[in-house]
Amino acid sequence: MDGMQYLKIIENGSVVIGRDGRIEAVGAADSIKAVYSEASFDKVIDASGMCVLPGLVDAHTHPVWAGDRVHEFAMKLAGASYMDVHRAGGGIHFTVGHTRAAEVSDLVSSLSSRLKRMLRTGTTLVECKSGYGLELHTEMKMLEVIEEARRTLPINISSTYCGAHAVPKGKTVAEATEDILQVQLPKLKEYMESGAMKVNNIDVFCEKGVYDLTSTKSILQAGKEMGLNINFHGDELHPMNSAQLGAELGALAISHLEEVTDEGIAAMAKASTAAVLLPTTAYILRLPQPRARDMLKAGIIVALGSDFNPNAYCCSMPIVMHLACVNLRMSMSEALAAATINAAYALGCSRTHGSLEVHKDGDLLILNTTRWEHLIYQLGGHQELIRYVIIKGNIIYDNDRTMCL
Ligand SMILES: N=CN[C@@H](CCC(=O)O)C(=O)O
Ligand SMILES: [Zn+2]
Repeated sequence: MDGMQYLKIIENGSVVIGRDGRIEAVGAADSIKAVYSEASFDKVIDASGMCVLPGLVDAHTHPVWAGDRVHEFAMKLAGASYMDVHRAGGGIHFTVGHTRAAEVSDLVSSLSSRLKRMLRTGTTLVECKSGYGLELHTEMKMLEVIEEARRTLPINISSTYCGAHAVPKGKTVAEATEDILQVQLPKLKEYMESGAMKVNNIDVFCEKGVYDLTSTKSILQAGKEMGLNINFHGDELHPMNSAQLGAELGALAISHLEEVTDEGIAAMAKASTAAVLLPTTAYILRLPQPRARDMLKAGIIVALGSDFNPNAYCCSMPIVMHLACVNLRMSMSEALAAATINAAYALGCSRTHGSLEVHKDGDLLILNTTRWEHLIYQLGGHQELIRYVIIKGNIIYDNDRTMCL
């Protein structure tokens, strides 16, 4: 969209964050200084010669799992496709085996180090999916692990039930769908109603050989009736008409979309369904690149995600933005909007996150550079460029002192 080309940049600006963690003022330093001349602050950061950005929002990750898949990376480099590996019992199935067997404490500890890594790369709000259990016990275990991270880490989390990430071994699509509708979702509803769990979104991998359009529809509809936002994987490896289905169901977002059709793009634009594009996956799997330019032209709200998972091992939204610019042909302004305000929209959080505006959460980055574009331009340079990561007004990471994380 045109607006994504025009970021509002304030030269010599200041931001004031209140004790409630919300932004109280943002604007020219001179006028803020005048208004707050009598005020006392708990902490003042002199960001002269630096640059302040909204915290980054990662709209799609699978960060709870055990067992890496480095061996499959080698197979894929040698020519195996994602679905070749999946059909041979690897891929998601490999991770499901290890995650089912894993102790909660191990999953909490690996999730926590992954989320800290994301924080250090500037992510302050992240979507986290379940989906490596594919049965009641492990799906709930994964969601509880995400809840634990929410309780103990400062990073903001939007959580997603993704019990339909693959059809479990030994079950047909119909049997797996029935299990989700009759067993898993009712239990999840019970946990949500009792306050034991706060889940935000429902996801299905709508793909040939995984969940077809009919089963996807029934699962997403059931989730929506429970108050979950529809946010699912669609049109990744084959054109499935997932985009049209999502638009019809009022989906908040659809991810991947490498194979979306023109009709799908038009339907998503009309329904204000965000497209969460995942440049790391298209890059690693050598897929056709998602049609970001066509989507932007049609008026779709384009967001970005890292898709962190054992297939696409990348935690860094600055790298994702770089790939979005080079491979998806987005401008740097578009990529930043897609990794902040639009990603917040895809998670239903754009009223509180995604930009530096009064009343929003005081989540921001301070960069060791006067030009924000360096964060995208310097591939991998975020390690030195990000000086502070701040969430709700608290310094969570100080790169000079490597404090906290
Ligand atoms: N495509 C489906 N799900 C993930 C991959 C998960 C996995 O391979 O473990 C994705 O978004 O890329
Ligand atoms: Zn995914």
